Amino acid sequence: MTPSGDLGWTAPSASGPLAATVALPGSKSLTNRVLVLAALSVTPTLVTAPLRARDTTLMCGALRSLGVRIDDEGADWRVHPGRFSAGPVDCGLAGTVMRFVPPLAGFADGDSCFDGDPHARTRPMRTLLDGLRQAGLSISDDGTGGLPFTVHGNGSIGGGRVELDASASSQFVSALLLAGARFDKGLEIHHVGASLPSLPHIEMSLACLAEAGVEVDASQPNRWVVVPGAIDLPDTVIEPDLSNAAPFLAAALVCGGSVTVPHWPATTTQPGDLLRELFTHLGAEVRLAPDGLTVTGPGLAGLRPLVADLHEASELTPVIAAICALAPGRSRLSGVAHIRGHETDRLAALRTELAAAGSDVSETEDGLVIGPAPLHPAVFRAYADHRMAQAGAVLGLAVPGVVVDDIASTTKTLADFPGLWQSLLAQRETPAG
Ligand SMILES: O=C(O)C1=C[C@@H](OP(=O)(O)O)[C@@H](O)[C@H](O)C1
Ligand SMILES: C=C(OP(=O)(O)O)C(=O)O
Repeated sequence: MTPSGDLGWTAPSASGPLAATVALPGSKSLTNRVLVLAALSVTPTLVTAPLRARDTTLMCGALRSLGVRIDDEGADWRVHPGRFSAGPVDCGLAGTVMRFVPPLAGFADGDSCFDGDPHARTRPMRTLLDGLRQAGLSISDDGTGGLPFTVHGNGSIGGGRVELDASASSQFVSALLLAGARFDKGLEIHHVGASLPSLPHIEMSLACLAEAGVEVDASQPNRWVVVPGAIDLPDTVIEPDLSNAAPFLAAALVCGGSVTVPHWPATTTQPGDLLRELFTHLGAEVRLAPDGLTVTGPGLAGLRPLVADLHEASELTPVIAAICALAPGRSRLSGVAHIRGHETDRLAALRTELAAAGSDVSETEDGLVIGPAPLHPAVFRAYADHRMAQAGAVLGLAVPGVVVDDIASTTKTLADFPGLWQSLLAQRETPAG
């Protein structure tokens, strides 16, 4: 275990090329969609290899509070749907809980209060609450349009046409899609904003709905029509979390050598699959084979700068930015204005923390420009954001003495990031001769 001092967790630095394999737990986005659809289903569902971390524990807690029975079956969960009842919901800092669960509270009779971590109260919610009100759900808030709020359920939701601007988060659309078939008239969702981030996550919702037998017409851009009817999700196996693969595969780029993530799906809706393309541009060799995805990295000297629009995979930005800070040329990351509304304002946080380590970094309206500069040890603040903490760990591989102030923030989506990181770095190439 790497020492944790008063200031935080000292990130281990690279000590040679890697020859590592890291098995990653289930996808947060898939686990929480599957739990929601299982709770809405007409028959029980076995969820195999779910992610067990804070966001999915919060989702189970939220569903149990609304009367859903979820049994532990070894490492799996069996979800027994039934009548929803009203109850308090702790969203923590989980976007998927604060966005996907409110419609379910509308199917209960009674008031369900939603709240979360201090920063969760500043995350965008108003548009979704307004959309749910258009669908006939009664919700009161304290005037901020976000957490805390109370859903006044009366057992059913009318549905019909809903217009909303989802440019702040694709999760607004996913939330409506996931529950829409249980609305009396179904739903006709229109996104009326300028841009829509994280389209793969909307595709993921549509793919899960198709598995559950829900009919959705997505033939026109920015419009989804959900046909009312039964939701029946079969037993489901969760894919590994490809976005959480980012820091581990990044270690191959920075340290040299190779890192393999087994069970990488041949086809997937997870935006983490875009790492294959992004890491190739950053200078790695990437091979997808039956044994998994292997990234073979060039080491620091062979890194290349990156120019990329990350709007489809914005949750990858912190780790990608950390790699860019180590690259020898100027990188330009764009298309991610909305990540100011993620766990923290990620553009401001990355600018501040990379600059504190000496990086030549500036914030643009929708991204970051990162130039080469000599880096030095610094405390890298995570702002309670798991992906900021992961970015600090990647930076620390090349900058001995980087200390991440809140490595525990990684428990949002990984139960033991420091342990996995340590075991990754212990798997080194055997020196020749
Ligand atoms: O639906 C989901 O599971 C997610 C959608 C995306 O949200 P935004 O559209 O708010 O970026 C992504 O960043 C988040 O990590 C998970
Ligand atoms: C944006 C993220 O999470 P959330 O699901 O809380 O929005 C993330 O995991 O990067």
